[in-house]
Amino acid sequence: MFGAEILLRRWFYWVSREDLKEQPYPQTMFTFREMFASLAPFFTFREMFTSLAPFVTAAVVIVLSPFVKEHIPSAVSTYLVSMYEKWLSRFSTPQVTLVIEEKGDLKVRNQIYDAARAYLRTLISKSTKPKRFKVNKVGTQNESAIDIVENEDVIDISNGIRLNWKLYAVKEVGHVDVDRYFELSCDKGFENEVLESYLPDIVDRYERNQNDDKVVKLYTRDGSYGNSVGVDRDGDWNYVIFKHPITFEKLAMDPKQKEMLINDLDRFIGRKDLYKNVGKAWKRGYLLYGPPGTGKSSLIAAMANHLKFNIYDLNLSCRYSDEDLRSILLSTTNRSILVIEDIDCGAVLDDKRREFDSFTLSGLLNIIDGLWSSCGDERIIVFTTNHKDRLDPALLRPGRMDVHVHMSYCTIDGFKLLAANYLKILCDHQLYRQIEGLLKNVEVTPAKIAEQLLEGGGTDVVLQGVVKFLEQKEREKAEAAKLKERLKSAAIDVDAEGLVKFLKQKKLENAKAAEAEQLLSSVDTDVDVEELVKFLKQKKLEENPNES
Ligand SMILES: Nc1ncnc2c1ncn2[C@@H]1O[C@H](COP(=O)(O)OP(=O)(O)OP(=O)(O)O)[C@@H](O)[C@H]1O
Repeated sequence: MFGAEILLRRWFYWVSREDLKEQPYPQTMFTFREMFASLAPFFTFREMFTSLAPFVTAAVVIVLSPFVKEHIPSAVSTYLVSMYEKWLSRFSTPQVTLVIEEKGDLKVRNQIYDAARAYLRTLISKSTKPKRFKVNKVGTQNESAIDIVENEDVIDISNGIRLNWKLYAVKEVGHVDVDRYFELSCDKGFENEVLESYLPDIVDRYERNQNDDKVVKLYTRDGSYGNSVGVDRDGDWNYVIFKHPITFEKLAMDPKQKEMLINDLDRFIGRKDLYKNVGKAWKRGYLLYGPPGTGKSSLIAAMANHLKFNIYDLNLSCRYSDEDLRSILLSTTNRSILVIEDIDCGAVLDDKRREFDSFTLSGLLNIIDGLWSSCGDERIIVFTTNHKDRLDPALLRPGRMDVHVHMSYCTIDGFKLLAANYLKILCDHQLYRQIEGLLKNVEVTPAKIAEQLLEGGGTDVVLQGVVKFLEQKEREKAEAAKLKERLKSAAIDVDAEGLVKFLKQKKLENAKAAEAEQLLSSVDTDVDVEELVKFLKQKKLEENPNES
C-alpha cells in the first residue's frame, strides 16, 4: 500500500503543477524504473507489485470492461479472468493454514479448539465484529452473549501478524456426529510465531479465565445421542449457566463429614504434581447414597460452586451403546464433575441386554477408568443412589469410588442450619428441644423439613407447624408398628412394605372394578364384573405374552 500511496502523491503533484502539465507524466516526474529504485531499500519488487496489484486490476477492469462486454464471449472472459487471477496470485504472499479440530483422533477434546472458541468470542465482543455473528440471551444472563458463526471470517491482528479464523461444521451423510474445526491462516513465514507464541497465549489465557470469576455451566444431553447442532451447545452437550445458590455452609449434613469432604476436594485440587509424579490419572470418584430428598443433588451443586467446576449430568435412562458412551464422555472438558444419578435404577444394564445395543456397567467403568480419566485433568465423577445395597459389587470394590458419602435423614444440627437459612434464626429457640426429641424418633428428610420451613406466618408459627408435622409422623410410625405387631401375632408372614404395596394394588383394582361396574350399568348389560376383569386380564395376557 505504501508504494501505491507514493505513486498517487506524485500523480497529484504532477496534476497540480501547471508548468508540468504540458510535459508527459512519466518522463517528467520519474520513470517506473526510478520509482522502484527509490523504493527498493524499503520494499522488495514483489511487495511493491503486490501493493500496486489492486490498482492495476481496477484500471484494467475499468478500461477494458466495455470492450470485453461487447466483443468477448462470457466463457472466454471468465477463463481470462481466472488466468489473470492465477498469474496475479504468484505475486501475493503465500498463506499457510492450520487446522484445529474440535476432537482429536481418539475423539478426545482438543484444548486449543476450546481455547480458540472462547478467545474468538471475547475478540468479537470487544473489537470489530465479523459480518455475521450470533447473539443470544437466556433468562438467567445479565447480558447478551455474542458468538461466532460457521463459515465467517474473523480477523485478528497480533504483533503485526494478520490472522484469519474460520469455523467449519461438517456433517457427513449417514452420520449423527458433526465435525467442527477451525482453519487459521496467516502469511507464510509466520507459522512458527503462531505455533510458539500466539496459540500458547490463547490457551494460557483460557486456562487462567477458567479459574477467575468463572461461571459454572450445567451440561445435559436431551433425548437420544447425537442431537442436531443448536445454539447453546458445546460439542455434544447442551448447557445452561448454573446458578444454584447452595454452598457447603448452607448444606445440612453431618458437620464432620462436611469438613472431611471439603478438605478432600481441596487436597485433590492441590495435588496436580503428585498425581503426575506417581503416574495416576488426576480424577476422583464420589459415591453419594441416601434416601430421596436428603440432599445428594444439593451436595453436587455445592461441590461445583466450591470448585467452580462445570457439571455434566448424564442421564443413563437414555440408551447408549458403549461406543456412544465413550464418545459422550470424551467430549467432556477438564475441571468438571461428571454426574451419573440413580446408578441403581435399571440404567446400568446386565450383559443380557447387550443385544439391545445398550451399554454395560463394565463398559461404563472401563471408559471411566481408562481413556476418559487419562485424557483429562481434574476430573471428578459422582454416582448417586438411593439404594446402596442394590449396587453392583463392581462399583463398590475398594479403589473404585474414592469416597463414599452417606446423606442421612435430618438431625437436629441439620435442622438448626436449615432454620438459619430459611427463617434466619441464629440462636436457640424454645421449640428446638421438642423438635430434637421428635427428630430422634422419626425419619424425615431435609427436603421435607425445607418444605415445612417455607410455610409462611412468622418464625413461631412455622416452628409450631414443624412440631405438628413431626408429631403426625410419629403417630403414623406408631400405627405402622402396631400393625406390624398384629400381623406378627397372627403369624402372618408378610413384610410390612410388601403388605402396603399389596393393599395399594388391591385398592386400585377395586377402584377399576367400581369404574367398570358404573360403565356397564350405564349400558344396561348384565355381566358379572369380576368375571369381566378376569376376562380382560386374560385377553391382555394373550396380546402381550411377555407381560406376566
Ligand atoms: N441436606 C440438605 N441441605 C439443605 N437443603 C436440602 C438438603 N437436602 C434436601 N434439601 C432441600 O431439598 C431439595 C431437594 O433435595 P435434593 O434434590 O438435593 O435431594 P436428593 O437426595 O438429591 O433427592 P433425589 O434422590 O430424589 O434426587 C433441595 O433443593 C433443597 O432445597
